[in-house]
Amino acid sequence: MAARVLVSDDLSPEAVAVLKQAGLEVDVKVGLKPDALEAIIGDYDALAVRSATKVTAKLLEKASRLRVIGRAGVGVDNVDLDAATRRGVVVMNTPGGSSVTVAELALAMILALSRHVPAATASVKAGKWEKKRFQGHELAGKTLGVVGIGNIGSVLVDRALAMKMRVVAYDPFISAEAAAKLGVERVELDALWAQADVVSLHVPLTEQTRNLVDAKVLARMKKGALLVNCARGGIVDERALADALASGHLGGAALDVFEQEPPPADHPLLGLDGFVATPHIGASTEEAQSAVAVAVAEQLAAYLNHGVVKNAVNVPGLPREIMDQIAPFLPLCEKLGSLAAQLAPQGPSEVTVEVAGELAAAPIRPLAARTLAAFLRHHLETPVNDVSAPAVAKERGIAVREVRSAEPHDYASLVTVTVRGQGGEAHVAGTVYGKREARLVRVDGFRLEAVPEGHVILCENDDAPGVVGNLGTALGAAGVNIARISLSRLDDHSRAFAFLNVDSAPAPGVLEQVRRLPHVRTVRSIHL
Ligand SMILES: NC(=O)C1=CN([C@@H]2O[C@H](COP(=O)(O)OP(=O)(O)OC[C@H]3O[C@@H](n4cnc5c(N)ncnc54)[C@H](O)[C@@H]3O)[C@@H](O)[C@H]2O)C=CC1
Ligand SMILES: O=C(O)C(=O)COP(=O)(O)O
Repeated sequence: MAARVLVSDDLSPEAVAVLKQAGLEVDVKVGLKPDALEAIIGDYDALAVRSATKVTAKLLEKASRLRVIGRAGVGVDNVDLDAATRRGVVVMNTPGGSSVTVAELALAMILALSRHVPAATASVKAGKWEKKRFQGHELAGKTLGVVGIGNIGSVLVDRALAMKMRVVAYDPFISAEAAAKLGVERVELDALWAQADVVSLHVPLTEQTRNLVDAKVLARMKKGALLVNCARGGIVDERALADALASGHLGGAALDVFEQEPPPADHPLLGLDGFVATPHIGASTEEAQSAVAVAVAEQLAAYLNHGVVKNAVNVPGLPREIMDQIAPFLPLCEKLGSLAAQLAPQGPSEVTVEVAGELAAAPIRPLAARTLAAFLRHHLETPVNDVSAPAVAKERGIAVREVRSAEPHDYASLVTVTVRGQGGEAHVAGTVYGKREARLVRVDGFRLEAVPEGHVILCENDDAPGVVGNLGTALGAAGVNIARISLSRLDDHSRAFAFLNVDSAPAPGVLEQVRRLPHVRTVRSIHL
């Protein structure tokens, strides 16, 4: 059955075409009330949104089939990321697609403010001719302070330099060299507020940036300075901004985004001269909307059809060539996680995934996540997948260690899973022959070569003659067909081990019979 995608915001129609082309079923239902969306979300594997749809924890609770949310745009503050991650839902955005468009709006705001374009337009339309009132300032030679020089901030820097402005920037996550390459001087925030004739904000809304521009900061800005926010409502304290504008300390302010959208009619900024506003249209050009819609559709299709994660904000993404490298090992990790769970001691407290040999050059995180998800599924009723597994393990106090070792051991690549718990440890290891043949090569101290699949009987016994014959006879008499058998013993011959792939699960009585056979120490039946 084709996966189903719900488009719940006003995306460019190109998105639908791309999704359908990829063989997906698409419904477009824009502007649904939360209740209506909650009522239908359970039918969909994927959700495509802009900023209008609020993807709350409550909505996600109803989204039993949902695997991925695609945001056609940048900011994902309308999505409850923690809730999505806990439920194993990948959240993707489309960085870069709208950068030029948003930077151009910021530049438009700066020009509009410095030359009073909106107020002068209103004045002319009112039949006035107020040349003196609308005398402005040149931008050339002035200092622009950019807070956040990521995708959008750096495009604005480029445009501002072309306007012959000097640009200073604050971004703690960009090196001084990278900033210098852009042609900006990296400064601390205090210096930025003090030096800038124009400040433009291009940071996400986070705990660190909420109310970043408050009354204190506004007071530190130069008299007559201009402030532009085309990033997110909540980064600027709007009441304090209204005071700074009304007092004449700021020369002008422009907002594309508000704490509450749309702002209430009695919002203190709306009646002020020198205030310019647009209704969150930063990304609203034909070019940007086409780019982000196509990007989100392609990303959703790549995930739903091939498991390829691109531009995810809550899980690490992998390029296709890396995905191709690790893909053959993911089913092995699933089997190792499942086997480790069935052999694990009570109260597991730590799961270690060690990758050795050629595979150690690839990222371990996705392999560890797959192992952990399979491990946790054996212990929990709630669904767990690769996305939610790390968060679920953390919630349950299970530490996860990822270890990389270049040592090839006896195999080109080897994945070893160790579980520690109250009652001791369990170790299992496996490899992949060619691109498809997963092999289990170690169970605790025993070396073997077994196919980790289907119904399995594990039998530990004394290293004595006749055990395997007895086992075969007992199982044969019970109608349990042995498909494959892999034998092993410890180097000191103190114990031996048999891994039997069988065509059906043995009844409990049959296992009990096997357990009573001479020299048999333990026997258990598992399913992989
Ligand atoms: N008005 C609109 O319609 C649109 C608004 N946006 C907003 O613009 C923001 C920026 O978008 P992009 O440039 O594409 O994102 P980006 O992730 O490329 O850049 C954000 C930059 O902010 C920096 N940063 C993060 N925390 C910071 C802090 N506390 N102080 C200083 N710098 C910090 C990061 O290091 C990064 O370089 C988005 O988060 C979104 O909220 C984006 C698109 C459209
Ligand atoms: O991409 C972003 O972060 C935006 O703010 C654009 O929002 P929108 O898609 O126009 O609702």
